[in-house]
Amino acid sequence: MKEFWTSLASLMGVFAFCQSILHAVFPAELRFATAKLFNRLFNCFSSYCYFDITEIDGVNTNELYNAVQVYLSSSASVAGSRLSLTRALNSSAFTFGLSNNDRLVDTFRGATATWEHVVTQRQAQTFSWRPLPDEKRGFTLRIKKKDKPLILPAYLDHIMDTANDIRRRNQDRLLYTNSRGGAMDSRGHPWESVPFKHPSTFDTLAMDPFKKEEIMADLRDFAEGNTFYQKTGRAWKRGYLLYGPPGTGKSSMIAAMANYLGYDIYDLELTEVHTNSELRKLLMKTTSKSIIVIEDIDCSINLANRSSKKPPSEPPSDFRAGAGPDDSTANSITLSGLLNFTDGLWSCCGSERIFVFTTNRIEKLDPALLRSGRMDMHIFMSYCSFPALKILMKNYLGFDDGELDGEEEDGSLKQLEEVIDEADITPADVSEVLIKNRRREKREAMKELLEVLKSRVEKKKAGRRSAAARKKTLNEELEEEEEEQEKRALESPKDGGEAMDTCNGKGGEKGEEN
Ligand SMILES: Nc1ncnc2c1ncn2[C@@H]1O[C@H](COP(=O)(O)OP(=O)(O)OP(=O)(O)O)[C@@H](O)[C@H]1O
Ligand SMILES: [Mg+2]
Repeated sequence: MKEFWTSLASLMGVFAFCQSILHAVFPAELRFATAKLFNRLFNCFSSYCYFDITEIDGVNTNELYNAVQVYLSSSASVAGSRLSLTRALNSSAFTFGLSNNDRLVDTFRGATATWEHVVTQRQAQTFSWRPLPDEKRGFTLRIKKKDKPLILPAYLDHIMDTANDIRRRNQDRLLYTNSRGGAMDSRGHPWESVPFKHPSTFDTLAMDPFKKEEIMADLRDFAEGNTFYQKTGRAWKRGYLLYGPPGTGKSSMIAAMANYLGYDIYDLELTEVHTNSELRKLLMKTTSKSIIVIEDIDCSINLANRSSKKPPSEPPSDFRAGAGPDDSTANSITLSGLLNFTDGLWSCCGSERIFVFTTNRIEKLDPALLRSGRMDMHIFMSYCSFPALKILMKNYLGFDDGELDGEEEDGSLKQLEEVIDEADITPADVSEVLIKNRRREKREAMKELLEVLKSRVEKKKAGRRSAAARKKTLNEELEEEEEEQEKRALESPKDGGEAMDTCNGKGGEKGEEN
């Protein structure tokens, strides 16, 4: 045994000596070229081919890398022996992953695919317009050369589809924000994400059931409309404008849409974006199957800037894609930038995307923003109607359908129906009353709500009365003043006439004539 170790040590010594000779005799370029040549020869004679799927592809994040990670996480949990295990903050699911430089074997249509997770340290920070991460990550796929035409690109499609399914099944929607403005992190993401856990659904959303059904059907049509959009040559996107007073459920509707379709939400804070090109970059970094939201659009951007710059006869230059005068200043985001964002060629850089804008004051928006194709559906979120009220009572007080549709002894439901429209109360305000009274007996809570509604109606009536009274007093005062003026004019007709003439500029002429 001792002899074995001695000979091994001397062998290694010889090897090290040869290596140092090689280094001394051959320059680095030659060594590199030789290694490349060997590599080529090896590839020629090898029966395998290799695909590198890097995390960052040039400047963009490689969507396939993320998909492979999710895809392998499902099989890794079963087959892997050494796995990385992660759980994102507030996430409900654990994610298994291949540890650094570990391998996993997968099969597809009878062919074997070997995946390796390759993580290497970045040597030195090469010149880049943004800092790159310290590690280079990627997957290497190894398949037999003969299997290549058999499984590619179907295998990759299968990976993308499975990854999307897994994401949807995990029910982990993501809510992205651009709190850093348009600046990117080291992995090239301008968006920060948190798991999206909003419990609002179309079941809990209080609004007219017919309108709700119409919106749901529209969303379904959209999500299943891949072939339709392809056939008609339209970009696969749709715009919804939600408008109405504060507290009528616009944000809740967006959450319900995301939960219904299983889409992620990109909550775009427009005030954090400084230029149109930043806006475009943000758009490029959104993924398919997502809802891009701009809340309170009227407050986010000066929407009047477009038409006010040019005389009406001249077409406003902001109409031209990305070539408005404000674009050239490059320091502000303009309406044209926003229109391009939703409707320009860049808006089609992904597919299956929904744009949702919300506003409290639709009349302040530029008509160009509202036209079909940009905002295909305008949804008015109104004050609480009776059908909406019934949904809220089910949500908060635990009523079921039968209880609210059948006969009732005390008639409070009927009374609620009579006053609700006149009360002009938002679902948010109704919710508040119901939350406060949710521990009481259902009928008691209803009565309390009825009292609140009645007192609002009374207040409104009183307000109307006092406004009418104020108007009356104002009219009376005006009339009195007019009478007073007439009286004064009658008392001194000559003075008044001269004064009038002077005002009209005729007094001087008269004087000259005389
Ligand atoms: N239509 C609705 N259905 C169910 N709940 C609602 C509805 N409208 C409001 N609410 C309740 O009121 C709260 C505020 O609603 P939400 O934020 O959706 O209103 P909004 O219209 O977006 O208001 P704002 O214009 O101020 O942003 C929600 O948390 C929700 O509980
Ligand atoms: Mg809102």
